[in-house]
Amino acid sequence: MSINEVVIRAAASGKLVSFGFTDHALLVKSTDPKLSLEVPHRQVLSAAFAEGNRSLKVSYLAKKKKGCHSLVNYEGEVQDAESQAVVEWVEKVMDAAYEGLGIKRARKLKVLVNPHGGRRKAPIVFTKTVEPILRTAGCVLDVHYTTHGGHAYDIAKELPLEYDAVVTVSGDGLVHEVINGFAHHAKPLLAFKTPIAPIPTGSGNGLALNLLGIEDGLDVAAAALNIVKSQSMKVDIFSITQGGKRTFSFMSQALGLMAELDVGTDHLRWMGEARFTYGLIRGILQFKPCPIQLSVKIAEHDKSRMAEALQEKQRRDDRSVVSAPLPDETSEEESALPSSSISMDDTDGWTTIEEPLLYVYAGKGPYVARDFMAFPVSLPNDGLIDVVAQPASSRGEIFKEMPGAAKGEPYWNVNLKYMKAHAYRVKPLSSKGCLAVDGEVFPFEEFQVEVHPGLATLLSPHGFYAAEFDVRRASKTSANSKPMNEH
Ligand SMILES: Nc1ncnc2c1ncn2[C@@H]1O[C@H](COP(=O)(O)OP(=O)(O)OP(=O)(O)O)[C@@H](O)[C@H]1O
Repeated sequence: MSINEVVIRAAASGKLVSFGFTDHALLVKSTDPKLSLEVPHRQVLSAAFAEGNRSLKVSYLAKKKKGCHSLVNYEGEVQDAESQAVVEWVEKVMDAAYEGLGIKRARKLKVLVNPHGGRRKAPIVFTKTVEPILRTAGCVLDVHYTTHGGHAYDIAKELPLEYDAVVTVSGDGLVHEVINGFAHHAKPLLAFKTPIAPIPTGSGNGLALNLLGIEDGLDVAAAALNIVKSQSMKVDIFSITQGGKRTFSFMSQALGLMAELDVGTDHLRWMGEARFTYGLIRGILQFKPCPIQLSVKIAEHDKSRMAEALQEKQRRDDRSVVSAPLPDETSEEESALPSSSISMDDTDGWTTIEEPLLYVYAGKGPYVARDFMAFPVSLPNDGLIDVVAQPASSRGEIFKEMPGAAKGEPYWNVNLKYMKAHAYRVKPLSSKGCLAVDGEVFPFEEFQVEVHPGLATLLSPHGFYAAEFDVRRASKTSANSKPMNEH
């Protein structure tokens, strides 16, 4: 006879706890201490019954008052139910928690922990919080602690194509290494089908914020749940060609003020993300123009239209999610990396911006840090890169924009040029300057960036970026950039 509810006497407290089941949640109730909780199936990690001693163990993630998730385990002897009925109940719960959500149980994961990232807490965060969640969910872990810069690149380059995901316990720098390792893999296209999922223990953690949103973006337990329960999302990545050398970038390229506030504050890693605010204020006070010529192959520069496209995409819930956990074998031809499709001397459809600029910031994914939504209308796989160019107007104007930066409000500043582009190129006009790619220092030399649509794969709970951008402001303001001083 099938049952809908199982009652146990919890071994830890000696109290009775009941577990009910609905289409969308597990119901957890006890009278002492008083508890009544609906746990969505997505948050249920495991249910297991040992027939020998009639012990039932149920584990899930609960959101605490402080806002973070934490692992909850209940274990105890089943009261008044036939063992066979409990076995069936457990299978019903597990089915709803995994197959019912389109998720494979017991994912096989390659985990890369960077002891050097951010405030150097990655090893403790991994062993104390993340590993127990992954193991409770039955994941099979293959864990490496990176010992030097470039270690994650080497591991990704040689990665056997048998993992359901690569987990980076670090900041965005390790993701950059994994992406470039995949690009140099013997079968790069297949390697790129392995999803990457971050556990935010770096300084900026832009990728985790984009996938999980502002509320959960820095919650390492929520990031662990993303690894257990999310589906794949295809994302565009970029290649940056500089002096004949090609590097891949997944998040951003920064020049001028935006580069200096990042790589120029590397020695202040101990400050956590506050180092970016310090770098920004210092940069605004110095107000050094960025000595470059910027040329862009523009796809769109109307801010209202870009905001509408974002709204439309999210309203349709047009998921870029594909349920493709493991790469399959494809032909040799398909395994080659896309070659550069735009030559360095192509001039067709390019616009050159002549105004003096304070910074250029280009990339994908709304957040670059918790307090800076740099690319609010970015979409994961529109095949375009968002390019922002800030004219060297006045210190006051930039300071005025600071409070709204976490919500992407500088987007609406008429002086700020915001373009969606197929490609762009930069020519330095001086030997002194600063270029940062995904937060790493690059030579300040001529380069070109192009987009590779949907090449990489991430794990995402939503299938689109989780940032909330107030697109309604489009109707209240004169939304477009000022006419470009261009040729
Ligand atoms: N054991 C190690 N010792 C020194 N450096 C390491 C080690 N392992 C990895 N690295 C390097 O640490 C750098 C910083 O890592 P990462 O960028 O992920 O963290 P972060 O910079 O603190 O965070 P964010 O990029 O979000 O600001 C990477 O460039 C990586 O190459």
